[in-house]
Amino acid sequence: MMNNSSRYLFIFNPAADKGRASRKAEWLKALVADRNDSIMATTDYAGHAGEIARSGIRESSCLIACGGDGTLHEVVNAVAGEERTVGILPIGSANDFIKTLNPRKEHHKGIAHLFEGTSKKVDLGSVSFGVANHRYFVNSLGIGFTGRVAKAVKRLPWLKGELGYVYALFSVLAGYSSLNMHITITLEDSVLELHEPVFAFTVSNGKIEGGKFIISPHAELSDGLLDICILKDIRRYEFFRFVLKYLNGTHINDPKILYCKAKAVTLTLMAPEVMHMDGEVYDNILGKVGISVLPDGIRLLCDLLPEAEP
Ligand SMILES: Nc1ncnc2c1ncn2[C@@H]1O[C@H](COP(=O)(O)OP(=O)(O)OP(=O)(O)O)[C@@H](O)[C@H]1O
Repeated sequence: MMNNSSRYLFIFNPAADKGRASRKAEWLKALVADRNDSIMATTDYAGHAGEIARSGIRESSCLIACGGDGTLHEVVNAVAGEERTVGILPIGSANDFIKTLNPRKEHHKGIAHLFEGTSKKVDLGSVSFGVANHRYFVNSLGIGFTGRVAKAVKRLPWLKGELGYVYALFSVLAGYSSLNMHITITLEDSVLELHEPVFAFTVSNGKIEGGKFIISPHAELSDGLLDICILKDIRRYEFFRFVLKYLNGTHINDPKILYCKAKAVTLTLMAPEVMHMDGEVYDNILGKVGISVLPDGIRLLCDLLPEAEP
């Protein structure tokens, strides 16, 4: 007889990894069926992972997002504020968030590690926008350039991971120029105001975006702060130099970059723009966007740390 209070709900997105995740359906179904504490539900459409998570919350102590960062984004938004744990089975194309959560790059073959690891609370980005919209992000948020890149990535039918991201990045770059933004950053002990054209605006909880770009090298998941990375107005051709720097995180020392840790940031957009959160696209964003940190906003399953050396 299954114990409802310890049930694991696996939420499987077959559309992840440009549909390639669907090939793992039978594999996962068999692994879950082997356990008497777990069940699996498969999404039928975008947004369904969040609906499944919300309706399964009462019977599940742990909800496992089986997909990429978009699936995790939906599950986190459904679970935030509830005493539940979220796990990640990274079968999407980029799976950026888990690279900060479990940086040791261990490749787990099955699902056993999800029952043997530990858990920890991590911060969330809390975002208010439009008339009365509110969402959380767990990895990163971008407005303008990276928002448009995320939208272009979604449109690519088959290119995946870093390759898809780089292709989308250059296709957006071709028709892009800096955007006028009014930004107010609440630092730990002061406030910073910017009113100028900005090429790229990112707020991060995790370190990595777009597969391999270390946009926020100093990001910590549980420091109660968000990392802000702003690329100021540059000419389009100069961006190539930054692409190389983003790959190893050295861009933060460049005079064209503003990089800092903040408690909150407010941004006002003068024209409709694209925003992404965890790679999910929010289009036609206009006016004020308020971003703050929700310290320890969610509990996540993570790998056990290695034994300390004697
Ligand atoms: N059954 C479904 N049919 C179509 N789209 C779906 C379905 N279930 C979920 N989605 C959508 O699939 C999209 C992609 O999912 P996800 O981001 O998890 O994978 P990914 O893009 O491969 O991973 P990553 O963002 O890490 O690169 C999300 O926008 C999600 O809302």
